[in-house]
Amino acid sequence: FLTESSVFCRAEDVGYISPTEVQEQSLPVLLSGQDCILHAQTGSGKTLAYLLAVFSAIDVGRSSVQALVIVPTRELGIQVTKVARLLAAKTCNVMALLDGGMLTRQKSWLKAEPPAIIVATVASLCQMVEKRAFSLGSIKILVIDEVDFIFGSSKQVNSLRKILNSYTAASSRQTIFASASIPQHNRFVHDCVQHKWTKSDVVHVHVNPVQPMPSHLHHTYVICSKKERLHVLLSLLERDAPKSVIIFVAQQSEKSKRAGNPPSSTLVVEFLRAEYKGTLEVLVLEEDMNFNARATSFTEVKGKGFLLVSTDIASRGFDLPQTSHIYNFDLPKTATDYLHRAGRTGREPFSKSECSVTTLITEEEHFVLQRFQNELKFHSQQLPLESMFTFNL
Ligand SMILES: Nc1ncnc2c1ncn2[C@@H]1O[C@H](COP(=O)(O)OP(=O)(O)OP(=O)(O)O)[C@@H](O)[C@H]1O
Repeated sequence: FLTESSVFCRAEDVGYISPTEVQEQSLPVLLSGQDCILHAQTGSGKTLAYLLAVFSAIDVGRSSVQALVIVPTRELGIQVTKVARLLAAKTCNVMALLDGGMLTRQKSWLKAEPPAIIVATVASLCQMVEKRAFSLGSIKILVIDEVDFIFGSSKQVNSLRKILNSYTAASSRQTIFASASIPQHNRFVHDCVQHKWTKSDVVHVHVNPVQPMPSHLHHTYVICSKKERLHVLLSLLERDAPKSVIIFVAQQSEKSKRAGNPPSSTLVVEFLRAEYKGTLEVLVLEEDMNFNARATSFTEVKGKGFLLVSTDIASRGFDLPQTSHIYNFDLPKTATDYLHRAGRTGREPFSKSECSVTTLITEEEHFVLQRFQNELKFHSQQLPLESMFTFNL
């Protein structure tokens, strides 16, 4: 087992010198082995907090699967696996069981040499458990990241319940749930105990409960017609000269697909590839892409300036700290979606530099944005439409 101090040394070796607020508040609970609901702003450092708990719970000398980290998407899984491998520094194996992965090959690896830590998407994990590729009998710690998203996903929730209640039992493991948004959190804590997802003494670590939105984000909006949106977006990019950008678009509805319309992502990408004269590379990421194309976009986005056009698939957990600007080309569906999209910027914990989030809305959508502002307690400043067109017309 790693002692508490060796867990911290390992974090320091990787470059995490002082703890963030959520780490400071949660680590005493997490390292004591108690169940915990880790509830803190986007970009606040929840991943390192729960991974340190994982490393303190497992016995690196044992050849069995002892820790499971469940994530909602393949991309988030790749990211978490990378941090876990850095912390592991070859003392133990970390395996990623993710949608779109090579599960057949991984099945034999699992049998031959069970890794101490598995980072998995719900579907891939269940597939492996059902194929009896490995046993969950030695699980000591279970982490569910973006827990509200997985519980809210009709595709994932039933399998998640199996993982929580049938494959493993709360009484014999430490359970950690993490997210920046846990709607009706008191109810959720109650449900955790009631449904035996956690033990009854689960601790809710809630950092900044009165301010869910990170304070160094600057929010603006432009009211324009749907026809003007692409040109407004281009003007904003010219005006802001961002370092790296995520442009969020809505996922195409089935009705729009049937009508043969192009999705927002295609409209934006084609327009920018033709009109944008800046240096950032235009990339796209959306659920409907095959996993190889998704992997290419995700890899290309790392390490250089990018202009990523994405559906909400990039809104949960994506950690690209160089992202300076977020544009909501399509209004998010809910306040929670706004919070997670906005949280893809301003992710350097000790930096005070202001990052910006700009939303393009029609006159009719204005009240929806106001609702998000009231719910998430942030202020958004209007940018006059006239000021946009001095740039590119
Ligand atoms: N103690 C630390 N010192 C310096 N940087 C840190 C520290 N802890 C975390 N970070 C960095 O902060 C960034 C955000 O951390 P992380 O991805 O864990 O946020 P999060 O709370 O999980 O956010 P989200 O809710 O959006 O998923 C990462 O780039 C991470 O490397």
